[in-house]
Amino acid sequence: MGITLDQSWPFAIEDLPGNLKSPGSSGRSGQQSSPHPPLPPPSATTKMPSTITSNSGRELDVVSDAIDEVNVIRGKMWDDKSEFDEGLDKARFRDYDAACDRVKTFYKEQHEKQTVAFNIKARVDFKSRKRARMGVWEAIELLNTLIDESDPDTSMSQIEHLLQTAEAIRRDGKPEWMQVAGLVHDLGKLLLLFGSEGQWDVVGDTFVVGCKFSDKIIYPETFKNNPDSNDAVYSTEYGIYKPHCGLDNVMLSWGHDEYLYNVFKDQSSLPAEALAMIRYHSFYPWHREGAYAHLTNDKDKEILKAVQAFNPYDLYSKSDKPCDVDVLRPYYQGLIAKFFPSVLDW
Ligand SMILES: O[C@H]1[C@H](O)[C@@H](O)[C@H](O)[C@@H](O)[C@H]1O
Ligand SMILES: [Fe+2]
Ligand SMILES: [Fe+2]
Repeated sequence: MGITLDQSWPFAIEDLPGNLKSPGSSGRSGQQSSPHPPLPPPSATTKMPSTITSNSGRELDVVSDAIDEVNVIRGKMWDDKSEFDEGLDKARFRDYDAACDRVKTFYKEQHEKQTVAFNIKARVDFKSRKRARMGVWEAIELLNTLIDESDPDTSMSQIEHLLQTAEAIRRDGKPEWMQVAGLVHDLGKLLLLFGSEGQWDVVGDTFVVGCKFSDKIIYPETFKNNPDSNDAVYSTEYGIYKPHCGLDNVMLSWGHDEYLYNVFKDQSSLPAEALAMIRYHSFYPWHREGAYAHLTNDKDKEILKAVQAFNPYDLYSKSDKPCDVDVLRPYYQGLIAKFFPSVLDW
């Protein structure tokens, strides 16, 4: 791909050739003073719904009123203790010691191949071509053909997992934008159909590249054959980053989270919290294990609450009863129409 990394470390990640700034945006998003930056404006080519209806039934102007509504809900919703995961045997989930060989083999490959160089290449590649044009429901149906080799907890189809996540959020009375986040959060796995190199650059937990691989990542010993583990800069505590530079300014291993966030940030009216749930839902070393405190900032502390609120629905709904797709389809197609244009570029 001809990308070489020059001597100018440390640098802002947004200055990388692979940075995914929205067209026309300027400045470093990590420097915004508000922990909840406003929604990105819809791009000129994207037809957005002009209003959405909030959970309280109020018609909202997509860009500004929705933010207010989210602010009101935000104040309360992260404090609302969910009863959803009570009484579950949580040790049954994410048991990587007991995981089958398929999962272990997957992570060994991923941990050896997710390098800084690969991650820059993946971002350049993302920006330099179009993959598909379709609606969100169409994408959900398409995703259903795939199997995730990294997941020790589910043998069910992807559409089941998306619906179960959304339904668990709905049952708990959470707002529509969070239900939608649940419904779409794994659509980035479509990368498997869009020329990914394998499963290793699509699924699985994510982690920071460009600094020492955290020992809070599952199977940490499998990083020893990753060339970055022996790099003079990338193997250090801060690597290419400045202390508390913020997650907006670090490169997370490329996969379905980062891809989907970049698809939706300019083509949806999802609030910042929903985008964070999508972008960081696989970032277990951070949202569950507390790693990377030396890189995160105050804004990240706020979004962490949203990501943690989302996690139980993603993880523990895997044990719920199967959903009836035909019964649920009309409700979710209605929600999709509120937050997305009818056709998106993927
Ligand atoms: O195996 C799973 C699966 O790939 C999920 O979609 C991802 O979000 C998780 O982090 C991962 O552990
Ligand atoms: Fe996921
Ligand atoms: Fe998921």
